[in-house]
Amino acid sequence: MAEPKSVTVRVPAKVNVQLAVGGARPDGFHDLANVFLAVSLFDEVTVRPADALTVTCSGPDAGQVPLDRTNLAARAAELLAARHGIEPHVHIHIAKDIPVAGGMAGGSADGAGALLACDALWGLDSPRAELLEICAELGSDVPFSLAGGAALGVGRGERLTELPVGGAFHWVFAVADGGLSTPAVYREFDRLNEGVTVPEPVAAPELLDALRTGDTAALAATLANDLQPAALSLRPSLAATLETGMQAGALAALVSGSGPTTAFLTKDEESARAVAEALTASGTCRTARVASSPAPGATVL
Ligand SMILES: C[C@@](CO)(OP(=O)(O)O)[C@H](O)COP(=O)(O)OP(=O)(O)OC[C@H]1O[C@@H](n2ccc(N)nc2=O)[C@H](O)[C@@H]1O
Ligand SMILES: Nc1ncnc2c1ncn2[C@@H]1O[C@H](COP(=O)(O)OP(=O)(O)O)[C@@H](O)[C@H]1O
Repeated sequence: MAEPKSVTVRVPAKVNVQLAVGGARPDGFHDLANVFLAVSLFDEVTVRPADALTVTCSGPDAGQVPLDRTNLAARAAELLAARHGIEPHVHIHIAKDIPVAGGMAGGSADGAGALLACDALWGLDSPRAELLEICAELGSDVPFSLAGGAALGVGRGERLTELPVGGAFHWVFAVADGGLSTPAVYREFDRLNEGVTVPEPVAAPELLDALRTGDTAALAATLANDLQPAALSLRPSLAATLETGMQAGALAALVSGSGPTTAFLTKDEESARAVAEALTASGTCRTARVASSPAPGATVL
């Protein structure tokens, strides 16, 4: 069969409905109980044969995305090519809709997307387990970007167990001006917990039940992010954004992962639109996006 001229993969953003963080490990990482939920904000990664490895990016936040070999999509192409003894000669285009450095795993999404796209372009047909292994090498969140749906991530968040989800959940994401560095937020977590014995991170059974039964009110009551105090400490203005969304009728509000995007769980789609409008009008965020979950993982279009 002739090789395809280009392959496009669509990849979702994530929100952490529970992010339980343990103490710092000797390797600098933190053990997690990370309950990921994929949401319907997507990047699209297109790869086509080229003379060298190049990256371009389009979308409102494109200026903040590195176009050199540090881009996770470029690193994914290099890792896959090296395993198969081939040259990573592809042009990668990222159509970016996921907020950059926003705690929604946009870079991880592009890494997983480029990996799946190159695998198809080069006709490798790699086993899923091998793709997941390369994802874990790229970053702790990358395996989940490939998997999508909902999953519990343990270890640094890369060891996944798929979770059943019994219904749709409706969200608003308030995108802040500027990003927050994930390592800086973990460092702030360590600083805030100095001298404290941090308990072993475990997923809350009530939260897993709420996901399984699709019960929005129960999920709202159990959302939890151990990185939230650290994100708020580095970006105190997020408190006003959280408050604004709650006043507008959200059932619960939390910082998405390491932030500074804030996430609002709403009763239904109509309520999500009202909360988004109020957040935009308030001036406490740059923009507000409506989305639903669960969303599928990386998918070849
Ligand atoms: C916080 C989370 C929640 O899902 O994501 P974001 O909200 O930033 O998207 C993740 O833990 C981020 O995962 P990811 O962005 O893939 O992190 P990596 O590239 O593996 O690591 C970046 C840095 O974050 C810190 N890190 C990451 C994961 C982890 N379990 N413990 C850590 O301490 C380390 O300082 C590490 O050097
Ligand atoms: N494809 C990519 N898209 C966005 N950022 C990327 C990408 N590859 C590498 N990065 C780097 O990763 C950092 C974190 O970005 P991102 O993954 O969007 O946020 P977060 O880790 O908060 O979810 C960015 O500041 C950028 O320097």
